[in-house]
Amino acid sequence: MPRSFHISVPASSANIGPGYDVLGIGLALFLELDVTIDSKVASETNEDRNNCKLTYSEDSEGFATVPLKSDENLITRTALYVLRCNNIRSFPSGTKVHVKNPIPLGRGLGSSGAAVVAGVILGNEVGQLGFTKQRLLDYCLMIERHPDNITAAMMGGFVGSFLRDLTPAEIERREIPLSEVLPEPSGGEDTGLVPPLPPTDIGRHVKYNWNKDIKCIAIIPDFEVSTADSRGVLPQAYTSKDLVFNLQRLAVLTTALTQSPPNPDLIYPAMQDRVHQPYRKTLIPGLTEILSSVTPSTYPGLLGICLSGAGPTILALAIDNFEDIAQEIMNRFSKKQVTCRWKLLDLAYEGAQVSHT
Ligand SMILES: Nc1ncnc2c1ncn2[C@@H]1O[C@H](COP(=O)(O)OP(=O)(O)O)[C@@H](O)[C@H]1O
Ligand SMILES: N[C@@H](CCOP(=O)(O)O)C(=O)O
Repeated sequence: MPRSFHISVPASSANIGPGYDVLGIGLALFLELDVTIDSKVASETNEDRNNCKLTYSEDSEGFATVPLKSDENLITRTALYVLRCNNIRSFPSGTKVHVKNPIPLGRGLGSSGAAVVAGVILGNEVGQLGFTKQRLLDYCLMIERHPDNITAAMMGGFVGSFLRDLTPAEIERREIPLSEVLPEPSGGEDTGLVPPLPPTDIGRHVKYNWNKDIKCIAIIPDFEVSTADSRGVLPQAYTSKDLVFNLQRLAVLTTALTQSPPNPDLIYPAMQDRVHQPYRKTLIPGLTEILSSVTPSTYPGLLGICLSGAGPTILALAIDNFEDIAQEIMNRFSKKQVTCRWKLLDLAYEGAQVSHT
């Protein structure tokens, strides 16, 4: 009996200033997968060694560059990881996955988080494994190892998350190099090895309220910064002064963003950060001055501004004056020879969804 279903996963913006690796918001910009499984069309899908014919819509971000072999593409490679952990070696014959991706790659809007969440859900659905979202998060966290984007994409809304203390054996399992977790792209034979199963209940999260008047302005430069590179420029240790600076702001920000009316005098300073943004300026031309270029007094309606995820996108939270705020930031970037586009986005309150058709 042919089966078909649809998966949608939101983009996300992580950190929101002081909440490095902790805070995230799901954004209403959705990675979408249309999946059909029909053994009668197996001949069309068995060109791929794992029985999966993968296509992207032409208007997808990354259309020209993303790999289409199932053991090279992040979405299907992740799905294969979930399947193989559960003793299923490949997709059912006749699997077709069509992807529409409006999330810009490598810009700090959680494209890889969304791809990993979509891949884990894809594995769960094709393998009919019946995992809860909480267990699916464990699988995601074996691949993208910071919980902020993954949790926001899976659960939606405004979330805070952490990883529970793991036992030494669990730590060893979770720290296995990614190359040994995800199936290695190769032309060779499947080795039959079962990849490491994720420890249970790794991620803990809470969903905060969000004042729905607050909109997200994403100013997206036309260059990529890989999250790995952007984490690579961060120090190994911090002063207690800088940590206390962030902790104080984090504690205030999570409630300040729920209040009505939102208070810019509280939110703007509470979105300052000393843990990641100052170090990332080496990768993003003009970052420090861009972050101070708009304030609630110069642009009424603005609430706060920060780097989105690992950058280079800038996230401004506002209730008004969206176009002027975006234009000012784009002008600042253009002085550094960087062109940008911008999007006005609401939160994605529900997170990842599957619908059977
Ligand atoms: N929809 C997608 N399909 C395939 N690969 C993707 C997709 N989205 C993201 N990726 C992979 O993730 C990389 C970007 O990840 P990363 O550096 O973490 O940036 P981001 O901030 O966008 O998450 C891309 O270069 C690509 O390899
Ligand atoms: N906390 C992470 C978030 C990375 O987000 P992304 O959208 O850039 O993948 C970090 O700041 O490194």
